[in-house]
Amino acid sequence: MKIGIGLYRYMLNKENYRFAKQAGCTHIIAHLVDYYRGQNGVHGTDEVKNMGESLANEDVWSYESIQKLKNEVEEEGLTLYAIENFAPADWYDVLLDGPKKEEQIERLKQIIRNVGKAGIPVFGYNFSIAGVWGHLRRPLARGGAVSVGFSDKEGAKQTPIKNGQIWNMTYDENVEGYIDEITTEQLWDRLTYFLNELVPVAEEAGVVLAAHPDDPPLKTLRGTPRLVYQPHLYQKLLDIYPSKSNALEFCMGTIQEMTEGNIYDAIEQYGSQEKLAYVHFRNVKGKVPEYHEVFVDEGDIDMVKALKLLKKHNFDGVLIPDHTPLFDTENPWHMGMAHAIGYIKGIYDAVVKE
Ligand SMILES: O=C(O)[C@@H](O)[C@@H](O)[C@H](O)[C@H](O)CO
Repeated sequence: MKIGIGLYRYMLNKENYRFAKQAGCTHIIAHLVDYYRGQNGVHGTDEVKNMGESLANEDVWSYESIQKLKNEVEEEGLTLYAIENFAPADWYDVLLDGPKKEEQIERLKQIIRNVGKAGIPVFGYNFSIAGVWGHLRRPLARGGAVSVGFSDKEGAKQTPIKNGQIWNMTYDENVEGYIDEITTEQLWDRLTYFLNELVPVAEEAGVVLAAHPDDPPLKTLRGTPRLVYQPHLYQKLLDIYPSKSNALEFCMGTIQEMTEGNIYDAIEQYGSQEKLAYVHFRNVKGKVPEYHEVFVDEGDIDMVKALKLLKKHNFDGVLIPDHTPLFDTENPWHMGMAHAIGYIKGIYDAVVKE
């Protein structure tokens, strides 16, 4: 079991690699999709503001660019463990079953081959139409610290998704109208196509595909169906294509937000199958449709109990905070991450090293 940190594309620099190393991380999860550019680690989105513009066919996905990133991370004594998320502009018709589906699935295959050739073992993804949406920034963590959350009462109105937008990003501003209606069955069929096409390529490339659940974990969001909005639905995804390369980006916060099951049973169920590729080790208070993220040591999850279960099942992946409340200080994101990583290291030393 390793401790790491996720860095958005605008955070991928030597300063943050050195910060991660000094905080005690050994591994990096890199986001190459250019969302949240210029913001500060806790990002709200609503009917108007999404995660930003997504560009297609960027060079950042080439083998040479990925290998260069890996070399830069390794120069600071860290390991690049995973890339998290495809660019919506590169796979929108895979999600929408549109005319460019075949062309785009071939691009995803090449990206996975590039990641494998660079020796990066994991690729995280979120098979979602609406994406991670409706994150509300509120001062609800300890001491009034600002964090993200979701609220039917206070949050954004669930407006329909416009054409040219998907996964809470914009890939084409010049189209009118709204996306076609999609049934839950249709979306599961599209995920099946995605896995049937991509898992064999991932197996050959030595890459594990790791699925993130739907956050917020609602059955539908903005008029679109969701796939993994309860813990048991992760098993349906895994059973589509049983393979070492079909695994989970196990977001503890999102699973805790779910209204069925519990995080501990979920760790038992999927940890016992050795299906946890890496873990978003983060904590929340509440459940959909009313929850908010809190500091890792003050939420509804007993993180020590969760860590003991991960140890019980010999989890050998990476724990990352993913995101965390911001401190009311200079460098609010770094302070939040330093606190989270310090806590994780503390309980790790007490639980895992004993
Ligand atoms: O659920 C959340 O809020 C996060 O875990 C996601 O934003 C995560 O960063 C993934 O990249 C979403 O695909």
